Amino acid sequence: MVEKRTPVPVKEAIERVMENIGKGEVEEVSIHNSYGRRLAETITAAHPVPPFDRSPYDGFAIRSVDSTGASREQPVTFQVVEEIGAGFVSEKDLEPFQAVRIMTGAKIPEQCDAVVMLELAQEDHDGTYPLMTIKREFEKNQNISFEGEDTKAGSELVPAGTWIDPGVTALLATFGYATVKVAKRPVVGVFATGTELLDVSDELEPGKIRNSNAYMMIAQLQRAGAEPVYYGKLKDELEPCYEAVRQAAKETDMVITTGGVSVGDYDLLPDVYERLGAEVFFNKVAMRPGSVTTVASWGGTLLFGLSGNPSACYMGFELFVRPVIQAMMHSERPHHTMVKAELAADFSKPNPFTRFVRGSCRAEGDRLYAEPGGFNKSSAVTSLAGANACIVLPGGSRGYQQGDVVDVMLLEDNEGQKEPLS
Ligand SMILES: Nc1nc2c(c(=O)[nH]1)N[C@H]1C(S)=C(S)[C@@H](COP(=O)(O)OP(=O)(O)OC[C@H]3O[C@@H](n4cnc5c(N)ncnc54)[C@H](O)[C@@H]3O)O[C@H]1N2
Ligand code: MOO
Ligand SMILES: [Mg+2]
Repeated sequence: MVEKRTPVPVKEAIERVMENIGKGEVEEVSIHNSYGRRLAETITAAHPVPPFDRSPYDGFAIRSVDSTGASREQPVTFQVVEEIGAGFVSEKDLEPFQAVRIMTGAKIPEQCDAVVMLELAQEDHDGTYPLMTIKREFEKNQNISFEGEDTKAGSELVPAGTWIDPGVTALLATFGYATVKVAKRPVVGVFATGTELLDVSDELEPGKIRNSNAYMMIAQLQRAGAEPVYYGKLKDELEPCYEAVRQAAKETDMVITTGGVSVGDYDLLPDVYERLGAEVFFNKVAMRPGSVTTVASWGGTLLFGLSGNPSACYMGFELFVRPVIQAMMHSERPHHTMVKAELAADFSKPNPFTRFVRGSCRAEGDRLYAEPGGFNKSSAVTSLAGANACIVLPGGSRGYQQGDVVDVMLLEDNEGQKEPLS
C-alpha cells in the first residue's frame, strides 16, 4: 500500500520551517567583499555628512552683507584674496569686500556665508589682486551645502540585516568601515539523486538525462547569498544515500537534495530520514509544483528534500530554502516580496492546490503584467530560464482569466517581506 500523505497549506509549511531556525554567526569582511552580504550591525552616522559647510559650486565665497544693494546699476566689486580647491581650508582673515575663489566641495571660509557662482561674477584685475564684480545681492546662507544636511551625527541609517547594495557600500566608506560585520553565508550541501542522471559533459544515453537541478540549485544558492558545497550525484541506493546525507549534514548548516522524495520504489529520501531518526516537519505541501517537498531536521541541521522535477525543485527552493538562508543571514524580511499584477494569460482550469507559475513580471505604461514563462508542468525546465517572478494562484474551485489581478512573487528582489505570500 502506498503511504498516504497529508498536504499542509503552503504558508503553514513555510512557518513550520521558519520556527526551527536561528540567526547565523557573524564575521568581519573587508569593504571590498561586502557587496551582496547582509549587515550584522546597524550603520549609524559617526559624524555629520557633510562634515563641514562646503561650497556646492565653483565660484566665490563672500560675506553676504557686502553684497547689500548690489544691482545692475550699482555693481559691487570684491578683491579676490585667496583661492581654495576641495581639500583645502582658507587661512585668510577677510576684510569687507574681499572674497575667496572657491571650488565645489571646499570648506566655506570662516567669515563667509554665501557663494557666488562663477557664471554670475565678472572677473578683472587691479594689478595686485584679481577682482570680481556682482550685479545682484546674495542672501546669507545662499549656495551653501551645510554640515549635516545629508545626515546628522548619531542618525541610524541602515539597520542590521540589510542587504549590502552599492549605496550601503558608499555609506560604509563614508564612515570609515574598512571592514564590516556581516552575517556568515550559510553553508549548504547539495546532492542530486537519481540513477538516471548524467554529468553535464556526458553524451545522452537511452533512458538517461543530464543532471540540471544541481547546477540550478547552486545558482539559486548563490543568488540567495549562501555558500553551496556540491557533493555530487547519488544513485537511487539506500546505503550510499544515507551515508552521504549523514556525513554532509555534519559538515554543513543545511543539506538540500533533489529527487527521490515521492512515493516511488526508488524514492529513498523518506527512508534516509527514517533511518537517521530525523524529525520530518511535512512531506506533502498543498502546492503545485512541489507538492512532494519534504523538510526535516536532524542534529540541528535542516534537510530539504526537494522534488526531482525541475520546476518543482526550483519552487521548493524559493519558498522554503531561500527564506531560511535570508533569516540565518539576519534578514528581518526573509520572504520574497509580493506585488499585484495583471495576469497575461488564462488559467481557466481550477486546481485544489495553490499554483506557482514561473514567469516574468514586467511594467508597461502604468501597469504591471505577470507573464507565464511557457510550458507549465512540474517537469518543465525551459520555462525557468529568465524567470524573475512567480505567479501565485490560490487553489479552489475557480480558474483565472487574463486581466485578473493576481499575487506575484518577485524572485530577484532583495528587500523581502516579513510574512510569506501575502
Ligand atoms: N504515484 C505517485 N507518483 C508521483 C507522485 C504522487 O503523488 N504519486 N507525485 C508526483 C509529483 S507531484 C512529483 S513532483 C514527482 C516527484 O518525484 P521525486 O521528487 O521523487 O523525484 P524523482 O522521482 O527522483 O524524479 C522526478 C523527475 O525529475 C527528474 N529529475 C530528477 N533529478 C533530476 C535532476 N537532478 N535534474 C533534472 N531532472 C531530474 C527525474 O528524471 C524524473 O523525471 O513525483 C510524481 N510521482
Ligand atoms: O510535487 Mo509535484 O511538483 O506537485 O508536481
Ligand atoms: Mg520519484
